Amino acid sequence: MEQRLLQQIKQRYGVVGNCEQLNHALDVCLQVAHTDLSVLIIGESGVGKEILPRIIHDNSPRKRERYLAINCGSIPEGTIDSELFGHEKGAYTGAIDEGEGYFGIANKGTLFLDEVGELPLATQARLLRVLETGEYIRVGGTEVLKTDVRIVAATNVNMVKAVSEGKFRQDLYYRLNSIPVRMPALRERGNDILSLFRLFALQMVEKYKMPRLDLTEDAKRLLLKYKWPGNVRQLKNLTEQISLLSEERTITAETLRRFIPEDEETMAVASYSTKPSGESHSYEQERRLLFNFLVELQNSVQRLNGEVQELQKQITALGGQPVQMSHPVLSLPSSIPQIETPAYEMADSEEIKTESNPVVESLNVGDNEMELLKKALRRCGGNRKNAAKELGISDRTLYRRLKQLNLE
Ligand SMILES: Nc1ncnc2c1ncn2[C@@H]1O[C@H](COP(=O)(O)OP(=O)(O)OP(=O)(O)O)[C@@H](O)[C@H]1O
Repeated sequence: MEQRLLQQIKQRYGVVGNCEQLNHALDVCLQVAHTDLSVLIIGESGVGKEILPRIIHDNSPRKRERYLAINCGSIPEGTIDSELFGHEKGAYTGAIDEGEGYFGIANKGTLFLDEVGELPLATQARLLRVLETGEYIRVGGTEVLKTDVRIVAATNVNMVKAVSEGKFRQDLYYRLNSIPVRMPALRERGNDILSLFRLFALQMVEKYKMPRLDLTEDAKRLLLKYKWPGNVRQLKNLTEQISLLSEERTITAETLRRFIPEDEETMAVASYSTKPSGESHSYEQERRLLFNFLVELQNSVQRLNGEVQELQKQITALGGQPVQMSHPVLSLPSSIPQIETPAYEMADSEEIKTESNPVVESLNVGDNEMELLKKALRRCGGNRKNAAKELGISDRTLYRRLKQLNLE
């Protein structure tokens, strides 16, 4: 591909970097854009996969038609078929009208299926059919409908492994993988890391009118050698944090170390993520969640006890007889008279409360859940897949909770 054209595309879409693997990925996308072939973009979370389907669509004969980007991982399993393929009126409780579905809406255009590896097997079967024949049936319907949609899919899971484990249909994988495009991890991009740092630092200058950040040589070396588990997304977050929180404007390796996890910790995160689920770490997370739940339960019981006592007082004041509780349902279970902070909570928590002030910490399950999600995301450099593993929950649950808590 002509260098000039490649540079034009990068400028138009704000893509920074010039390493060979990135150029190759862009090159392949531009070469196949004018065809109807399915493209499968693979790459770790946060490498910048999202821009490629847009580039493909805008450079294809479909560019004046609809472009829809769907995150398959964030749609609940119960509604995904209806969202993708539409539904008939009354197909399920709450389906008061018929719905068209993305395959109908995007007819003649391009559909970007992000996190395609998260699709349930039943949906995979429907998807295969529409890819092979252009035909689909709405949920609850019988009529065979036609559509002409170009599919670009993306995934950060190892699809070969997903196929071998029976989580992803082999025939669908081959069908989607007509043109594979690999987005390189940030740690493979050499000096692009520094260019991206400059880009994000400059964006902060424009956004908040702050003086620009500069890097010392040792800081540059650290950025180049760091493993970046959260890839470009992590670098962007890190640059924004440093821009806002650091008083120094010339950033040294020492300052950087305050913001990025130590190399050892990155390795630790990587090794957690390769553990099969159900090992001691997720067990620890379960204990953590259980602990929060028990604390909340204890709080509720105490609150209810207070309310009952208040009611008893009012009944007595009105001249009535206090109600005798036949079952001590509102007394605290003796097994959890006092819930202590578990040792693992103490170990890595900056929010440890002193003994003289043990109740400053919010005991609200919602607050604690939000903190846990944030902590896991921070620890995994924004990598949602690894964060979900750390939390011992599915990706889908994490996406849904992030959405519900406005933490996206
Ligand atoms: N080469 C690049 N130049 C400028 N910004 C980039 C580049 N690559 C990624 N980004 C930015 O990094 C962030 C993460 O990118 P994106 O959401 O596309 O990652 P992803 O690979 O789709 O991640 P996930 O698999 O988690 O969805 C975005 O804010 C994006 O704009």
